[in-house]
Amino acid sequence: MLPTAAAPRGTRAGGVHSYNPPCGASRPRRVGSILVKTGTQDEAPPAAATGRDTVCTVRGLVRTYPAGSGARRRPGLRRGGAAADAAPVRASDGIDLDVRRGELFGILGPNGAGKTTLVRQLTGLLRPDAGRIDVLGHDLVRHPDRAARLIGYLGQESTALDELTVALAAETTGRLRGLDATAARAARDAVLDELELGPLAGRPIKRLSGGQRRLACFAATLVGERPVLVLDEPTTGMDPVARRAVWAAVGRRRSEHGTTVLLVTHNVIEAETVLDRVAVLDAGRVIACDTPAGLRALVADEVRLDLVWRDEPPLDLPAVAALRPLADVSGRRWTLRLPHARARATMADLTGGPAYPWLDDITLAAPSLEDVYLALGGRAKGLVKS
Ligand SMILES: Nc1ncnc2c1ncn2[C@@H]1O[C@H](COP(=O)(O)OP(=O)(O)OP(=O)(O)O)[C@@H](O)[C@H]1O
Repeated sequence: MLPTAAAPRGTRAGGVHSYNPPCGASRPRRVGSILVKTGTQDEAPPAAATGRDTVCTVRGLVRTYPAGSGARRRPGLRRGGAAADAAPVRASDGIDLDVRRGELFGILGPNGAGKTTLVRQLTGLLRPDAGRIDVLGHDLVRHPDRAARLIGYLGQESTALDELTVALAAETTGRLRGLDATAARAARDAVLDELELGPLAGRPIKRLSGGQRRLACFAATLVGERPVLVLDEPTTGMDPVARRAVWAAVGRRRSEHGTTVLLVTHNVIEAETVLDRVAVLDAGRVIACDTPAGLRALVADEVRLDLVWRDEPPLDLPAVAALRPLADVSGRRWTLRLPHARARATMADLTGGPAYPWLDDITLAAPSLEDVYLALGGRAKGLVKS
């Protein structure tokens, strides 16, 4: 079976460029040959003067971890991965963001891009070295204690709740957020019901599977409604049913309460599916910010051609040898990013010529946010795809 996807139509793009825009300004800019759009708020005013529709404003955020301050992480290493810790790490390198009321706003980037560092500053858990954070009119750099009243935060790790049962974790969160006992129990029951967690209500969180634990912690985050939710990879480890339950719950809060959601992810498929806008982070900098469709339009004159060889590719065939220098090779898979006409011609050559029997699969696909990330100069390979 040789699946193909419709090739995208669009505008001029291509090449490798790096860029650090204010995520909120909208005037298109030309970066090399790429015309970059960054949202729709022309010339966003400074934090103190942002309009009522801006819920969260970040300006010039800088955070450097000093040398020897902890487990330094490189792309591909999870937290705690051992690596040399000899140099300081500038994990936020002058970040500007504007997030609007009711938006589902994504922060996308590979491992080590600085996503968690950014949201820990937004939630008052980590102090920036410089810069401003304004959430609903509150200066969270001066008053980090106010973040808990404004933001429901689901971090990557859930150790604080691990000893509690699912029900008690939800109820305790409600109490900590100021609900009285009756209201906390009612909110607990409603959210466990909504996420179909009833059967697990009496189980300690630490005895659940990874996906169940994530869903239980997400449930606790929802109790005692907060106007802003910050969710750091909420669906990691979840099966499709649980993922759908999470997105349905998020959608209900947005439509019923106008909740604003910041989602950290390195899952490009999820980003393209659920987000209104996305800031692409690389090495502590925002390298692009727009709607997923707007970002994909930056590379719309290219398509991705994926070839999977049955065995060793037949490099003695001139058509195959010519492609080799252009390919990103991962095992038996070659990924090529080509202009439309060249991609179509290559496809015809390969499927109609002597290379065909060597091919296991050939796919022509519209560019994804991963292609945008690479085209904009993203240095790490391997934004997660599913
Ligand atoms: N406590 C720490 N001490 C020193 N360096 C750190 C610390 N925490 C993170 N870093 C470094 O800061 C950079 C950004 O890390 P961060 O955890 O914010 O990235 P991330 O985008 O959330 O990555 P992931 O997708 O793996 O969660 C990385 O280079 C990392 O090694």
